[in-house]
Amino acid sequence: MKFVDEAVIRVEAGDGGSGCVSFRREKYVPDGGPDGGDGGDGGNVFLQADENLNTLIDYRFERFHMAERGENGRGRDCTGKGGVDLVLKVPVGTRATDEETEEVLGDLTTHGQKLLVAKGGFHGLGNTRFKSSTNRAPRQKTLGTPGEVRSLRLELMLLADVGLLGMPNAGKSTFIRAVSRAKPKVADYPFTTLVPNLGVVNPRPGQSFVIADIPGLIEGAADGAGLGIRFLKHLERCRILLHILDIEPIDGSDPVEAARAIVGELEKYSPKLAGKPRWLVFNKTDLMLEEEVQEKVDRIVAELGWEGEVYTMSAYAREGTQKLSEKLMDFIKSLPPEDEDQDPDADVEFKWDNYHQCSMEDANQDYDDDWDDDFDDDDYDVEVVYER
Ligand SMILES: Nc1nc2c(ncn2[C@@H]2O[C@H](COP(=O)(O)OP(=O)(O)OP(=O)(O)O)[C@@H](O)[C@H]2O)c(=O)[nH]1
Ligand SMILES: [Mg+2]
Repeated sequence: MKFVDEAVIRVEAGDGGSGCVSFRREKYVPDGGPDGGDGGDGGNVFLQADENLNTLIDYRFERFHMAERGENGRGRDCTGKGGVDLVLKVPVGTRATDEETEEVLGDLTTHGQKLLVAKGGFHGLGNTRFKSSTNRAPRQKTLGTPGEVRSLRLELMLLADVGLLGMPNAGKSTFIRAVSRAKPKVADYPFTTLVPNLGVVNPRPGQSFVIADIPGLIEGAADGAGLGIRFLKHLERCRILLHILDIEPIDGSDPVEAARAIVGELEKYSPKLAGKPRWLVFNKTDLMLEEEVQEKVDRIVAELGWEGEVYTMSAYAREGTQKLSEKLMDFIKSLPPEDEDQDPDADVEFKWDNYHQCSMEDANQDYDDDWDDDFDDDDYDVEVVYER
């Protein structure tokens, strides 16, 4: 699934500094010639692709960006200093469009690539420049020209790298809350999640991936039960699927049945999707005694005949979630880069406003990094079942 991340910013290049009118005046040189220097050029505004960034969120908060103006020229033939260029870092894959003219200024496709988006003003000339045999004391100068000003639309297409799969109530949304700043609703009834949610996970500084939480699946989903399987299409472009399994379902049901149902629906939907890398993740281990967890995991894995990777976690207590994020990061990094030319313009599903909204709310509330307070979310009537 593709998401569009978008931000509109205003960039202003620096004005050119003006030239100066000045004449040399010294003790024994009372009528020296003109010595007014030129102004400096205004600073340019560039965008530069940076592979360490993965969203445009920063540009939603800071919308105005201005490069330095050039200094005016001074006497004694001093040229004004040029304004320093402003370089705005954007994620690789960002496209810049002029908001007013709809002209595409360019795509930043490789790390380090620079794109000029607002040209600094040209410097004005000092009166020295106007000296000639007929005019030895010129009083002309020119002003610097204004720097370019633009409204820019930045757009970034991004793909979810990791897709979450599982029964309702397995803890998919709790997991995405634990590892990212996305805040999907969490509650102890099935089908809490009705639309896909995205989160950006930063397991280590400078490394990140995108995770997609989709509504839960139930047996018969392929035939329309529950919310059906239409949301599975959002997982088609993911690099890996996490099958989240409730290790101790509250209704006493056997997780083996639940796991089989999910895999069955997945296969019915698309053998290709079912063939994607998939890891089995047992959630809610906090509900069991530590020594019983491994035993139960071994039994379920054996009954399922599962041979792939297995992880355990408590998404609620955030145990095992960091390790899992790191493993996912390593896995994603080990894959060859994606084939970029697959239907580049197709499939845009929705704008990534949900994520931005959450992040902005966080920022406004002066986001408190205390993990445990995270669930006190007044926006929703959230009920967290922790103990039975
Ligand atoms: N004890 C315990 N409860 C958990 C854990 N993870 C999730 N839960 C609870 O399980 C319930 C369902 O969690 P959700 O994250 O909403 O589950 P979901 O898979 O997103 O469910 P749907 O959106 O309905 O598909 C909530 O009451 C959570 O508090 C966990 O690690 N331990
Ligand atoms: Mg959910």
